[in-house]
Amino acid sequence: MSTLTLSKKTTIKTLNNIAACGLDVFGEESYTIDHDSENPDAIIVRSHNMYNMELDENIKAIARAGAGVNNIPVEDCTERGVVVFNTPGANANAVKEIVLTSLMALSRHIFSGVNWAKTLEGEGDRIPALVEKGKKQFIGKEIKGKTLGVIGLGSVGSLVANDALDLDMDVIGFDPFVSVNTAWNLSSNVQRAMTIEELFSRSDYITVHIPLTNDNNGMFNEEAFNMMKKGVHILNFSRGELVNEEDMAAALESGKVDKFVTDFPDENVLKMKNAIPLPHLGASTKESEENCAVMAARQVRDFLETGNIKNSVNFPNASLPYTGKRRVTAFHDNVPNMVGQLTSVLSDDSLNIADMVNRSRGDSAYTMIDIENKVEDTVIPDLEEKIRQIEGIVTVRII
Ligand SMILES: NC(=O)c1ccc[n+]([C@@H]2O[C@H](COP(=O)([O-])OP(=O)(O)OC[C@H]3O[C@@H](n4cnc5c(N)ncnc54)[C@H](O)[C@@H]3O)[C@@H](O)[C@H]2O)c1
Ligand SMILES: O=C(O)CC[C@@H](O)C(=O)O
Repeated sequence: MSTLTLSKKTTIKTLNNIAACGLDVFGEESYTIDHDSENPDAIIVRSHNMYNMELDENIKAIARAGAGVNNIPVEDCTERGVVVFNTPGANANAVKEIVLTSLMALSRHIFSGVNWAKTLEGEGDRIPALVEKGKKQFIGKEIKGKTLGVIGLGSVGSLVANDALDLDMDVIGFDPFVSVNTAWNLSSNVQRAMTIEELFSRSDYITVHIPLTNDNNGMFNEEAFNMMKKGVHILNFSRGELVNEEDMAAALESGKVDKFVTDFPDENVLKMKNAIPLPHLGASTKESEENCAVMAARQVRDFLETGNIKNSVNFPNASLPYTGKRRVTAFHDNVPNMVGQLTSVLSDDSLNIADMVNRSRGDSAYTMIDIENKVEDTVIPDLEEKIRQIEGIVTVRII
């Protein structure tokens, strides 16, 4: 349990390279950007593994400038009342473009063709003839008319599915938790697989766009490969851990899987026959890096300055128009009478409520209360302390 107070200059720590236009969102007057800070108010991160980091008590928010939050100890953050944000959809177009690029490049043996052509250096005038003779090794397949299976129809998967239709592919999608928003954006020509087994058995190409969880770790394994067509192509731009590497190596070796494009190389992947490793390039475009950085920074700034929460992965989203009145924000257990106890503390101090919001998510809840009366800075610590004494309160901040 801790009390949160926003100091005069708020410190934002960055892990990884965060686009400058995102950091500009904070402005120099009230914020310091410090890559080395040990007690920042908030952190903006991309893929840096935060599991081994000591998280200082002062941290109020962590924003992932990207989609996947498997590098952030989200459960621990929830227990400590640290809000974790991500930036849904901000890099989806970049990933869609690299998926479609890879799909065509692997079908036309672009990667191996380029590597082979480079071996001809020094052959001089013989090169044109060698090219014409050698090119038969790289006869490809067109993707038109082939079936693409898309696992996960969220921000990335839905874009890939829709655009693959425009490339004249048959598209089959599997997502048991698809959001209403996505469903609206998805072409009705994307066929719905009722089970993942159906998608595995029908697809010539499979691309996966789901968050890594304990439940899907290693889901591309021998059992899954056995259900697939011989010569299937698999693309993984989600997370390396979704693939059982031993089983993938065997499937590539036997030809069950023809090619495997992955954005997550490691020693095992680099040894695999017919694996095409990319250096985690999915979101690496100027546009995507800027979109993610700006969105992450805006969400963090809004939270620090108004308490409003948008796109959190561990706390309920909650928003109340900010009028400049004193605002009490509290993270607390999702148990009965928390709001009653909070309002009692305020009424004991003769403070009148102007507006209020209370939202819950699982075992946690978040309450924001705007106070009608003028509240001097000097009484804030005492008021915070009284609220902190309520059982079930995790963090309190009076803005
Ligand atoms: N390579 C990169 O640079 C890069 C960039 C962006 C995202 N990613 C990865 O891709 C993932 C997806 O990104 P997104 O922006 O589309 O996320 P998203 O949250 O918008 O979509 C994920 C979708 O997966 C669905 N889903 C979850 N579990 C599923 C399961 N077991 N089977 C089928 N569907 C399931 C969800 O219902 C949701 O619709 C991210 O979590 C991240 O790990 C990688
Ligand atoms: O930051 C990146 O370059 C990768 C981001 C990506 O893995 C994500 O999950 O959004």
